[in-house]
Amino acid sequence: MTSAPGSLRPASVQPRTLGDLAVAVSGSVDPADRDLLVTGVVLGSVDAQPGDLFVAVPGARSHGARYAQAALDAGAVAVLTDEAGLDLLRAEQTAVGEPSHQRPVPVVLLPTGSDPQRAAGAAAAFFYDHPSTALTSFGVTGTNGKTTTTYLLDHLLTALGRTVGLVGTVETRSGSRVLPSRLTTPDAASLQAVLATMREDGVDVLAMEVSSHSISQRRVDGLHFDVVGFTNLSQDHLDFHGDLDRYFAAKAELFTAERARRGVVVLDDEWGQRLAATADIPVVTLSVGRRGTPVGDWSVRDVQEGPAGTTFTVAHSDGRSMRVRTTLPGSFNIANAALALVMVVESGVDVGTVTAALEAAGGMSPAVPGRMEQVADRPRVVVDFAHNPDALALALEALRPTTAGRLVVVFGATGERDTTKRPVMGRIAVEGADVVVVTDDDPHAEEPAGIRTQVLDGAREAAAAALPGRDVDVLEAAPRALAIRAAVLAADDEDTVLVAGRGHEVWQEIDGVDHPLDDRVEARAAVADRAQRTTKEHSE
Ligand SMILES: CC(=O)N[C@H]1[C@@H](OP(=O)(O)OP(=O)(O)OC[C@H]2O[C@@H](n3ccc(=O)[nH]c3=O)[C@H](O)[C@@H]2O)O[C@H](CO)[C@@H](O)[C@@H]1O[C@H](C)C(=O)N[C@@H](C)C(=O)N[C@H](CCC(=O)O)C(=O)O
Ligand SMILES: Nc1ncnc2c1ncn2[C@@H]1O[C@H](COP(=O)(O)OP(=O)(O)OP(=O)(O)O)[C@@H](O)[C@H]1O
Repeated sequence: MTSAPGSLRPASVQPRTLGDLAVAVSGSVDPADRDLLVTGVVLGSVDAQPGDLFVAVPGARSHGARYAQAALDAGAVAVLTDEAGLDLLRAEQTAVGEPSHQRPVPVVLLPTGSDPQRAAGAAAAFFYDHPSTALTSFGVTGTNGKTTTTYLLDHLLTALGRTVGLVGTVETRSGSRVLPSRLTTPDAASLQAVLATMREDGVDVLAMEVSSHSISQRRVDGLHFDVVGFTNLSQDHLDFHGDLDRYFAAKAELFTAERARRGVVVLDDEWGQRLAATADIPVVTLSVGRRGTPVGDWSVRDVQEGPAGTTFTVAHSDGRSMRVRTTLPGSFNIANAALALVMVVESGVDVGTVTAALEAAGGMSPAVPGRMEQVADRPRVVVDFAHNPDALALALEALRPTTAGRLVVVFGATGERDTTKRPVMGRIAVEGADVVVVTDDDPHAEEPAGIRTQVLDGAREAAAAALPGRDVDVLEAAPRALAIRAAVLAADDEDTVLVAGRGHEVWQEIDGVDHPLDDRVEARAAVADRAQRTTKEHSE
């Protein structure tokens, strides 16, 4: 998890009265407070600024009203809440012994029976005057590929001369303003502020990742996407959603008239096929050819691997087609690139214009931080974000054909998240690599050794069951920096070391404390150290 400060806000805003904000959420306000002006809307107390309206609604762990005092201390001037929140606020004021002559904090009260989760999006969209309407908006969802596809959209739309704003796991970008992200999809109030910042910066198109959590938690309320895209669905986040059906249902909600105008669905897994059959907005389908899937409206053909990358054709059944090139490795990146292309075409750009723009831009090869990012070449070290079974399998599969020596993988599993994927990832690592180094990811408050044991159980079981002649070394090493170092130092020049799971992340959270850790930095340092040792050995 990235530890990042603040969030993007527009430099100039139109203050709004509490009375008008109350109308926007169908709430009520004391007549004496109706004309109070607020200059921002915020959902997290840590982001509160002077003049803000603090939205205090219940979450999974606590009620936001518990943090109202912190928001007020930071300068918030009013609180929007439900009845439970009002009770908490009043109880707190009594507990701290507010003098009876002091007026209670101004409150916008949500109507009884309303869904408090809707409040932040509705209030912030109204406050910033519905900034999404100034943008053409692309939203990407799916278990894997969201970040990569939004970078591909960004690259393609920029090549088409558009001014692109980006929202996703790695960063939030509006014009020259860039902030590392805390979440893949920010909370509803922060998101509306980001969109208003984009409007102020002259951004005219949005490329955005939409996580399943964000759909369930209504973080994307107040936004109506022009085109949404679905990459794939596989096991992840079961700690939050419970089972795959519910995980799918959360993603499928993006493909409804409330959230989007039209959609593009990759058909390469059963979930994409199910989504295409059930979506209630116009949807076009795309097949890439993984696992013998049905042919979609659009399909990928004539894939040619070469030293300068992969060239392929994305063709429609009506005869339209685009021939493009990418240097991003792995078959999954053909799917991501094809999805970005079709989403742009479905937004109304014709294929000739797209092809010409890409020719001028030299193809579809954006740098995507921490996604199959090669940080050294002897041994080749690749840092990737694969942190679930499907992504890990595909990342290893992508590297195998170009690895002359052994394929080494260093990875761990996240604490306090989906525990069922741990042994599965251990097994997948053994199936795809020759050396498996199990280490730590973000343990959070869980005991790291216990997490490693669960991954190792799956790995050792698979190693024991491996076909004769296929010897896979399964090792345990921690902390993570040491595991990366050990793997790199033990590698031969022709080996590939895949460091998977954390990609661009620069903090490791252990028991509530963020420790600086960047896999790319650790890997480069280890490679430099290894080179020095080799030189020394040769000179002795
Ligand atoms: C499980 C989950 O998604 N939780 C998110 C959710 O928290 P919650 O419902 O538990 O809220 P809570 O902690 O009970 O707090 C209740 C209210 O008090 C407020 N509060 C809370 C604490 C505080 O100090 N001050 C404060 O104002 C919160 O803003 C919230 O409105 O709402 C919070 C406010 O928006 C989020 O910060 C929080 O993200 C947590 C930190 C998180 O780790 N989320 C991850 C799992 C997540 O959302 N991941 C997806 C990507 C998944 C993927 O595809 O890989 C993402 O979009 O990033
Ligand atoms: N289309 C795809 N199908 C399967 N795996 C993919 C795909 N695209 C990328 N991957 C793998 O998944 C990892 C994560 O990719 P990416 O960051 O683009 O996805 P994401 O959906 O944004 O992930 P997250 O939501 O966890 O941030 C990559 O590092 C790569 O290993």
